[in-house]
Amino acid sequence: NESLKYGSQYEGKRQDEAMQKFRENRLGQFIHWGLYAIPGGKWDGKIYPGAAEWLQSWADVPPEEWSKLINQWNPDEFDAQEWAHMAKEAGFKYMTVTTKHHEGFCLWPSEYTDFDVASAPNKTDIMGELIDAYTKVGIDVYFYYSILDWHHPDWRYDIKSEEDEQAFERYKTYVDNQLTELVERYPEVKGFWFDGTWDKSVKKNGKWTLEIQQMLKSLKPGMIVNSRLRADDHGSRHFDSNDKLMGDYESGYERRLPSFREDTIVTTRDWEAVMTVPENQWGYHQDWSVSHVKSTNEVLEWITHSVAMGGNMLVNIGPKPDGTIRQQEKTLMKEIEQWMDINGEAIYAGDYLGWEKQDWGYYIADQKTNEVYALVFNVPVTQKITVATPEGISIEEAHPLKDESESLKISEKGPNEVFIHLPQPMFEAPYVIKLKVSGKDGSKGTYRKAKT
Ligand SMILES: C[C@@H]1N[C@@H](c2nc3ccccc3[nH]2)[C@H](O)[C@@H]1O
Repeated sequence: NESLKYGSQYEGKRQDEAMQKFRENRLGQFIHWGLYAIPGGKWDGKIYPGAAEWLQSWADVPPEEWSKLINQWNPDEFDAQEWAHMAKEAGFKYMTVTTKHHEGFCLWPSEYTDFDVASAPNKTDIMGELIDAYTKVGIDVYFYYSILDWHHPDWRYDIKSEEDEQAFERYKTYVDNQLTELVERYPEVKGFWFDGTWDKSVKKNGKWTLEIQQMLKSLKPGMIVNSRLRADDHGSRHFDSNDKLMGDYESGYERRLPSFREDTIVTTRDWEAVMTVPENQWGYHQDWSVSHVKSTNEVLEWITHSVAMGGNMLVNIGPKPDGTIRQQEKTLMKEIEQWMDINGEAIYAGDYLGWEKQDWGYYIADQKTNEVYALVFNVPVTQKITVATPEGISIEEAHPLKDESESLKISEKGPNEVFIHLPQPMFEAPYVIKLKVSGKDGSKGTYRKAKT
């Protein structure tokens, strides 16, 4: 281990109350809103299938043209209480919202820029309305902030000249001022989700990323900061050059999950995955037919998988330019609510159990009550799930959360192994599907001899 000045500041999981609350929340709502919602993935009559909040990049729109969208910012249907109520009903315990995405538009009246809501036709302080409404219903609020800024003249992708150096120094001051302003204006904020930190300019400023972390924690003790902010002395990100996690939790799982086979290391730290409902749309896209859209059961499995590996999950919505929520997202939140009303106790304060992973699904252990839950996603054709317990541990009873007065039959399978019998048959026999496969080597899908 080499001594680093701007690497990890401490090891292990933070045990203070604020972090414990983050860990118990488990299920959060991600909100991506900004000028990009106005074109909604379409520019000059052309639909771009890429992420809608990146449209400026896909359609190669010059910043001064993109900035004109500010004149159309008019979310006259925006109702923070309605959003907060929907989120509360759905069972989200925390919420993370974009204060400023890569486009640079600020959803609060900032004294450091005119590219903000205060300079738009509709001057509503979106951050103020949201943090008040969500805090009032008991949902913790976190701020997403993009360091990458396509609008600000002093942003640099890399520092290659004295001019770059001076510009980026001005940019760093702009960011420091905005972050201070956000905490001072909205003191209930619980933490920051930094993004847009992959460029060389940030990697060359590891010291600054630590200073941001320290500044936020001095402004508000207990503040929570994600690993994506951080670069160390040598530009190593998330994990420093000694492979130690920086920030308060790992935030590298974007639209992907750690594997139970290879990544159980994540269970030794706090981490959070973030996911989109379409394959890759964070901001509002008017045409969701451009990709697969996850069903509610797929979203529930993402949530379960994260909690079963000791992590949190942020499920994203991309509100419409008028301030309303699209029907697919309202339906999704309603269906999450219906499932969480019955099964939320397995998710909240849930954690990694460590028993042998089974194909039928996931185990979750409650951090506080030590209750154990089996969450079945892949119903076995045998109608029985196998539960293999560690030496000295046995399963006494099995009650479905749907109706805890019901008892499921348990039968011996072998040493430290039982069957739990599932209530209703799904298949009468193994269900075989014939696949027609074509390969790039022109094979007609016939099974090629294994190479030994
Ligand atoms: C949480 C997500 N992070 C942003 C993002 N920008 C990327 C650039 C390259 C590869 C992945 C990216 N994700 C997305 O726009 C969204 O805000």
